[in-house]
Amino acid sequence: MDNRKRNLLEQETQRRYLLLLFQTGLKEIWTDQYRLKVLVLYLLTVLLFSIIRPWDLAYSGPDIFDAVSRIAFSLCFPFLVFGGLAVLILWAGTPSKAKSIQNNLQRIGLVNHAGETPLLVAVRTEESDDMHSRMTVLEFLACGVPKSVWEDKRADIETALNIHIADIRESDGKRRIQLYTVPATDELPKLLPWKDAYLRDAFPACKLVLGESLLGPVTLDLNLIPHVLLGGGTGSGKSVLLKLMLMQCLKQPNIQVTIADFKGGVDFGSPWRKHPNCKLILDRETLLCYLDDVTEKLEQRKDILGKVERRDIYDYNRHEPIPMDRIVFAVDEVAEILDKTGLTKEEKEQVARIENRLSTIARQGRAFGIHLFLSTQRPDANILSGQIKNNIGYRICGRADHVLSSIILDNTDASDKILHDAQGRFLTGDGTVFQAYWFDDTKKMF
Ligand SMILES: Nc1ncnc2c1ncn2[C@@H]1O[C@H](COP(=O)(O)OP(=O)(O)OP(=O)(O)O)[C@@H](O)[C@H]1O
Repeated sequence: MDNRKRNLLEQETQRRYLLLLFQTGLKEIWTDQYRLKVLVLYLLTVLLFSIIRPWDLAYSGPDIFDAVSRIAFSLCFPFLVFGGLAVLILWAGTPSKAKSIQNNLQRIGLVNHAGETPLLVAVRTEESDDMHSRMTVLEFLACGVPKSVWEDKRADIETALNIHIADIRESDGKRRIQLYTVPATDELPKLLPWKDAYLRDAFPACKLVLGESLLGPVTLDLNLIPHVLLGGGTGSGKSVLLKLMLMQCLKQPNIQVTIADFKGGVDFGSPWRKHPNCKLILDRETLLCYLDDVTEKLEQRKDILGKVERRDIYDYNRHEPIPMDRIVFAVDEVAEILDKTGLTKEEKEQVARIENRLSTIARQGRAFGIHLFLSTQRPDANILSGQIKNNIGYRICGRADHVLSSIILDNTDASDKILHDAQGRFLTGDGTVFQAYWFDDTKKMF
């Protein structure tokens, strides 16, 4: 692009930017007390000047030049007043530190093809719904820099602006980018003990509360997100997170939980075993019978919902007198039930059938209230078939290497973003880092 074209583009962008600042300034003046006071002060000064007319006092002689100067000044006065007003409105619409923020973005090369940096148009503070956190939202005119580039340069932006970016969102089509930020000094806590009060909005929506990100609580609505794939290296905290989700399911009415644990169920002690809605499966034959039973239920539910013309279990339970139970099947190491290495031909056939049933549930379970919570620490892409994995929309990965992160999230982000010694720290598929609530399942839970 030649210089003339670049200059024209820059001028056009600047014109658009000034217009936007002007519009924002008009809004800000009516909403912000401080700016409104400055405007009132300015108008009072103008009024005072137009009454006192100091130029008349200054030029009191009969000289013809004095008379001309006086007339010229009187004529210019309205223009000066309007000029001043325009500057004041632009000042009101210009976010503080806009220039230095843009310079910093320029330094790290966040520019479009014409070399222009995105333009900061607004800075506002936002509180999350539950008042857990306070965010500063920086809103930019994207100037053709797509969201993916902002995401790629996230770490650079954080360093350049000395902030943590909790989220990057688009608005106004793709024309604006909003950075949800907190100061770089704010960190997620290393330990967040679970409180039963967090469950207050859970029923009947079937919401699970997993932990907290810099944006506030991270929740999971089973009506929208039916299945979860959870990964993380050994000691990353995935068993605690899986149990946290199951414990919340068991605290809600009408959720039946079944856990497959071929290690003899040692990880699930008496609080789990004694719960009337929780069942442990310890071997392959029982698991297969259970999954056959669940897939049969799925077909029955199809008929029932069809007959009463209900969209899904949520719709059914809200309108029909007797609600249907939700069914959650969980496994802490999916390789335990799906790995075929070293098995006999007959056992391999059983595993294939288990895989087949899981894939049916993953595909069709949502509407009928049948859910999968699968967890793994094995960095082996062959364990979980594409059929199952592709139908699990919600993926969470804790501390992991490149391979495991790629298996769970389809990218290596968990290995970059979750520190190697982090416990209970997870990354979701949409890029949210959160600290999971910690709880002790050896104590009384229910
Ligand atoms: N949410 C959390 N907050 C703080 N610490 C946690 C959290 N979850 C787990 N931890 C710590 O990490 C340790 C390991 O957790 P957990 O057993 O869940 O890991 P894991 O990923 O399942 O590992 P493994 O598969 O080897 O059992 C726990 O004993 C606990 O000390």
